[in-house]
Amino acid sequence: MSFDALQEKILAVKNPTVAGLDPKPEYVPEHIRKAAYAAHGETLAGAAEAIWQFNKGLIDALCDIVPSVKPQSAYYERLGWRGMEVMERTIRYAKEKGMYVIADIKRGDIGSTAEAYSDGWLGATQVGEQSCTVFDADCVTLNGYMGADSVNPFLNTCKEYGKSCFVLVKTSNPGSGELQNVSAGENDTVYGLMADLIEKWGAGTEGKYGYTMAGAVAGATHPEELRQIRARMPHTFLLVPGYGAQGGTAEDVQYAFHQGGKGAIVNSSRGIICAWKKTGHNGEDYQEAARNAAIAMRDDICRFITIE
Ligand SMILES: O=C(O)c1cc(=O)[nH]c(=O)n1[C@@H]1O[C@H](COP(=O)(O)O)[C@@H](O)[C@H]1O
Repeated sequence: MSFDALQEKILAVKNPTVAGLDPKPEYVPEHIRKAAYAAHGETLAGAAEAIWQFNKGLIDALCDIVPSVKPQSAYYERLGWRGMEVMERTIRYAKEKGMYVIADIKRGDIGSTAEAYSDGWLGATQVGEQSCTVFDADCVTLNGYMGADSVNPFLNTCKEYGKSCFVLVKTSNPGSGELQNVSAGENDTVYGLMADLIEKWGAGTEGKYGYTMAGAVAGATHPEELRQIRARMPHTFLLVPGYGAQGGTAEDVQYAFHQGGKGAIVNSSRGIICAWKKTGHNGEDYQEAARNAAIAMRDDICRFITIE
């Protein structure tokens, strides 16, 4: 079960964090961009090459201390097929380096379409007699607000291929409360009902550490809700974005964890991949800067929890 593998990677490096690979061109140091543009021109192919080199360098710098990466699909989609090819290559490379890969795709659609998404991102696409794996991520992010039939095709693929997913419950953005915090049921909220649904959808798929294949997303920027979600979802692994660049702190994210620092992983994207912007070396040191930022984040969070 894939969350077992994630939990084990976290325990092995004693680091419950995931580095988000969200590479805007301006996040890529100049020397990498220059080399890519010299080879491919200032074209989408040049931008894709720059991002690939950047990602590869980041993965090399982080793979022995950070258990997971989370490439966000939007940053690759904006470069068309060349970007998607880099996303595919990035996933493969990170897995080869022993990292757990969460493809941040936030998909949600009717069942037949969800099935197609899950084939491409987690399972395999049937081509004639051949079953072809495509992106082959370990895990995806989903928007489950369309209901069970939009998530079940992914869970079926997760069961078949030993994968997992994270479904949005309470997102980190400032506008998340407009809908998610609306009162619903008896003294409840929309996000509370979603939390219960995810526990129900995943029931029966618990792995070695007690977590189902259906994880949940709960933002670091809403610590009170995060605390409630942790209590309400005892069998659910949590992805906690919003640390760092969005203002979430180590004190806030501590509520996401069970005893022994289990059951949650905290994401930082810009805080790690843009760390070089603060060192004054024009990005020549981006690998070292990313590694130092990842270590600082780990140590910061581990002031509040013990991983064992
Ligand atoms: O699913 C996510 O990863 C996600 C959910 C959410 O509620 N908030 C959120 O910020 N994210 C993602 O987490 C990352 C946060 O990036 P930074 O703010 O740069 O650390 C981005 O890739 C977002 O798309």
